[in-house]
Amino acid sequence: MARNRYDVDETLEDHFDINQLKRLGGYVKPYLGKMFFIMVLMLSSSALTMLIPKFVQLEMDRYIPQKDMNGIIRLVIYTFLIVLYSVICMWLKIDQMTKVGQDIIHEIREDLFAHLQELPFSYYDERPHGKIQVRVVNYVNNLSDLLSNGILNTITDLCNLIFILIFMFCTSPKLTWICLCGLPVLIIYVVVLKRKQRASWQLQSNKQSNLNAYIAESINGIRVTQAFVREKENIKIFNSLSMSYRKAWLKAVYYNFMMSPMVDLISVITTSFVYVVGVSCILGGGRSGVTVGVLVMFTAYISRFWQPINTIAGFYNSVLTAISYLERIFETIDEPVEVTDAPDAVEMPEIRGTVDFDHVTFSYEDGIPILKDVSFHVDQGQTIAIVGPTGAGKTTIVNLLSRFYNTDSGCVRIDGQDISKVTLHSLRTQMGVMMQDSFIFSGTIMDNIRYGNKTATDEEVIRAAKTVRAHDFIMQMEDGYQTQVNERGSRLSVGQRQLISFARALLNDPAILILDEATSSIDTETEIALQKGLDELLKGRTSFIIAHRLSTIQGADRIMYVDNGNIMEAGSHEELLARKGLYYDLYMSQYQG
Ligand SMILES: Nc1ncnc2c1ncn2[C@@H]1O[C@H](COP(=O)(O)OP(=O)(O)OP(=O)(O)O)[C@@H](O)[C@H]1O
Repeated sequence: MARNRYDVDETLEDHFDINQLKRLGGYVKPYLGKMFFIMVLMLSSSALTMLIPKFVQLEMDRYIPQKDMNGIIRLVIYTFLIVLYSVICMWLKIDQMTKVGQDIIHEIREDLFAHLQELPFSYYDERPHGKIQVRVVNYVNNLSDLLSNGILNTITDLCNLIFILIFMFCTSPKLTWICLCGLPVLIIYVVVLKRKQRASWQLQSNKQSNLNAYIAESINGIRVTQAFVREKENIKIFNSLSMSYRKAWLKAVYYNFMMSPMVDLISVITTSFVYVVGVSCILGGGRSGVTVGVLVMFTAYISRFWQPINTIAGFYNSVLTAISYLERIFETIDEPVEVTDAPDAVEMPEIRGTVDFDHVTFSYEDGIPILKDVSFHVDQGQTIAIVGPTGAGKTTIVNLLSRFYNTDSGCVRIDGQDISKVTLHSLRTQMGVMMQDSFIFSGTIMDNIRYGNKTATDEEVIRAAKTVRAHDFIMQMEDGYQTQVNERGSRLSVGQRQLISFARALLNDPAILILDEATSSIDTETEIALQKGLDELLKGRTSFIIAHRLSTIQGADRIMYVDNGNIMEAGSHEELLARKGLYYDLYMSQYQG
């Protein structure tokens, strides 16, 4: 898939089809029993309320002319009881169906989030994170109305419609046929409107996604924005995205609202016809059996006839709206997990630490290879430094070692075992990775270090922090290891965040340690102290250290100089200096410049 930006609408890879609706049915299925119970309540309530117009007819045609007060009071009491029963049923329905709707939403969201946890780095590389967020939060929320009320109301109203039709036919077949004349007009209208509605809701969901992506990006980049005084431009971009969203929303809502007035219009026209025909029947002497009471009862039924049609039309709207969200939700859930365990994957045995890159070629984007036929061997326990210019492919090499991406060709082996043939869990739990982005989660410092090994004791966490020389600054904070830090560690300095991430990578007691620019923001004094502790720790452990500051890697067993997608030079610090090649130039530029 092509990369997406906040101002570009996402294209759907798989359009909605009926199977996806069936899939939604799969989420609804466990609640069918409860929904059936509520439906029975609603149907019984509407069947009973159907009697109320009959009571009115009886009062007008029988009890009032006969001045039968007892009969009238009896019917009023029945009416009251029926209304009370309906209110109770309605209350139960709202209470239960709101819970059902939210339960289903929770399950869809859970599946979505669980799948996101498995998706590879490449998925996140390809789109703004705000567009992922909007699917998990807003799109799923937007299904709420459909799931809580839409499905049940529609089934109930369909049954109501059948009841009403039976009552209407029993009352006056002639007037019923007049009323039904309006239906074909409505059906044609709905079919014509459908396409426009669907397109407008898809557009609206895209614009919402774009807006969300920009908000997320702006919040993440707020410091740079303020530093470069770009607030006005940002507001301009935001306004333009927000206006596009507003326009798309208004259009979608406009099409939605075109449904209900049409239903009302047809209802008014047919009701007028019914009145005209009904009154002419009464004036004609009532031979057709239409009395004043019958006409009043029938017009009460007509209003009830159009009411469920309105609900069904509303449901149809909600389905169209929901479809535009569902296709995005299922698209995410169906996104293939490209980096996953092979069907015959085995557990990675305890890693000793030899590493081989065997003719590895890799590209992030098709046709643009970043690593080209890279091969090297690392012995158990060696410390390998990877150096080279910015963008040369150093991080890419170590990313492949943890199998964050799959190679295009060639293979990576650890202890002779092709890592694409072992389970990701057994591989990654034996590696300690400190990435360039020292991400800090919201929580305590203790939690953040323990992220590397959730079973580690407090003492082990503290030991790791001491090894990387983080202990002192942590103890100076108001609550020591229990100090709360914000997401991204905004109250910590960059160097402090690096040290915490460093401790996190060590905590797992990894067989292979990967440090990507681990100490780039740490002062020289701390770095020297840290180096001593680390030398001890690295003994017997294979480690890969990426560094721009060459002072940190001079003691490495081997230094690999990476450029142009390959390893241009490799050897010890002394060997490479003696060779007077690329590494020598780099070294000289740092120490003589
Ligand atoms: N997720 C990605 N998608 C597409 N291209 C990428 C991605 N990550 C890195 N690249 C490209 O791959 C190349 C190698 O990147 P890499 O991060 O491995 O470089 P590096 O040597 O570690 O650089 P630095 O010293 O700046 O950290 C760069 O040209 C970069 O533009």
